[in-house]
Amino acid sequence: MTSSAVTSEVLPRSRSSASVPGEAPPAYARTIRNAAVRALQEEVITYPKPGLVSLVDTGSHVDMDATTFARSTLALRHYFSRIAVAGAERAPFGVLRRLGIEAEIDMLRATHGINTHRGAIFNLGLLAAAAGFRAQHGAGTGTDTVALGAIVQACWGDDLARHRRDAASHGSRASAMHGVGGAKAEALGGFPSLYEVALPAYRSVLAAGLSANQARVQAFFALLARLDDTNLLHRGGGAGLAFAQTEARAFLAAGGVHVPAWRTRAIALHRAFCARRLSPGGSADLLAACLLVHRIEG
Ligand SMILES: CC(C)(COP(=O)(O)OP(=O)(O)OC[C@H]1O[C@@H](n2cnc3c(N)ncnc32)[C@H](O[C@H]2O[C@H](COP(=O)(O)OP(=O)(O)OP(=O)(O)O)[C@@H](O)[C@H]2O)[C@@H]1O)[C@@H](O)C(=O)NCCC(=O)NCCS
Ligand SMILES: Nc1ncnc2[nH]cnc12
Repeated sequence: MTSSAVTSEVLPRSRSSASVPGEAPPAYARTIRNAAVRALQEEVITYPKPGLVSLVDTGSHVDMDATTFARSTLALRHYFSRIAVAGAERAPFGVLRRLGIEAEIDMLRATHGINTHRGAIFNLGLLAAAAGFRAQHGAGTGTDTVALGAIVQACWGDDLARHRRDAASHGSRASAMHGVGGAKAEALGGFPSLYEVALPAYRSVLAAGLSANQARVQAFFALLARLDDTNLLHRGGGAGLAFAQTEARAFLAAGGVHVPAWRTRAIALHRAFCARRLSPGGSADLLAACLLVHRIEG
């Protein structure tokens, strides 16, 4: 994880009705905040997640552990209620972007410069904004059953399409070099990997009566098998992404978490990813996003 100096420019805090110091956010924003925090916490404790940090070990990372993620998640809690209120107020993307940049500063301050959740700030932030919009405008307009991903597209899709990422970022460079869309494309598409892949996998394992961890592991492998994860491309190039996707597909084809040997197989893959320094951080974020959406959409 590259250390990045905390941005020296201290942005004046965005002010929406929920971010006035001392004022508690409205109940819907607290619900969304709690769901997002819980989703990030559950992602970290999920194990085995090939290459990634959990309570067991630090995966392919030497500069962060579960405590780093706990500090980062705590630092982001007010961001999620603020961006939920911004979504309820149908704020333009520029306001969401500013809240996201402020959240990145809070994250870096809490992690001493480690990039734990930059992608999650973006992915879960947009979904939290959509959840805020639905909470305030859903009833009566029929949008209280519309998928959060579709609300992201409808409310902020045009501006998101024009959103200029940092060309020097790992994700931008990986996207350009390998011709993949990355996090921005996933959001622009209404989070297809979440709705078409992760959520069905997660819900089917829960419906089978297996454990919550097994449901999260299955959803994670389903994402790993399909996602163009720019973290994998950044660290392992095309070969790294192909290895990860091939192994994930083989795990699922062998029965995934439904067979007794699932844990042994998943731990062996975790070790193989660590040996290659592969870290599918994008799949981890979308697992958290899946957990958020499941909690909000039911
Ligand atoms: C649009 C942004 C997400 C910026 O995206 P960009 O493409 O410019 O690239 P990155 O800054 O690299 O961020 C992309 C992160 O998104 C996650 N991700 C990767 N692939 C996908 C995908 N297909 N779909 C969804 N999400 C994806 C992933 O984030 C997680 O991994 C990061 C940790 O990775 P790691 O490799 O361990 O750490 P590094 O430091 O990168 O490398 P090492 O040195 O350790 O090897 C961590 O961020 C996780 O969250 C990608 O990293 C958006 O950030 C942006 O434009 N922000 C500006 C503010 C803004 O507009 N905010 C909007 C608020 S609503
Ligand atoms: N558990 C995790 N380990 C490493 N990178 C991550 N990015 C998001 N979640 C992560």
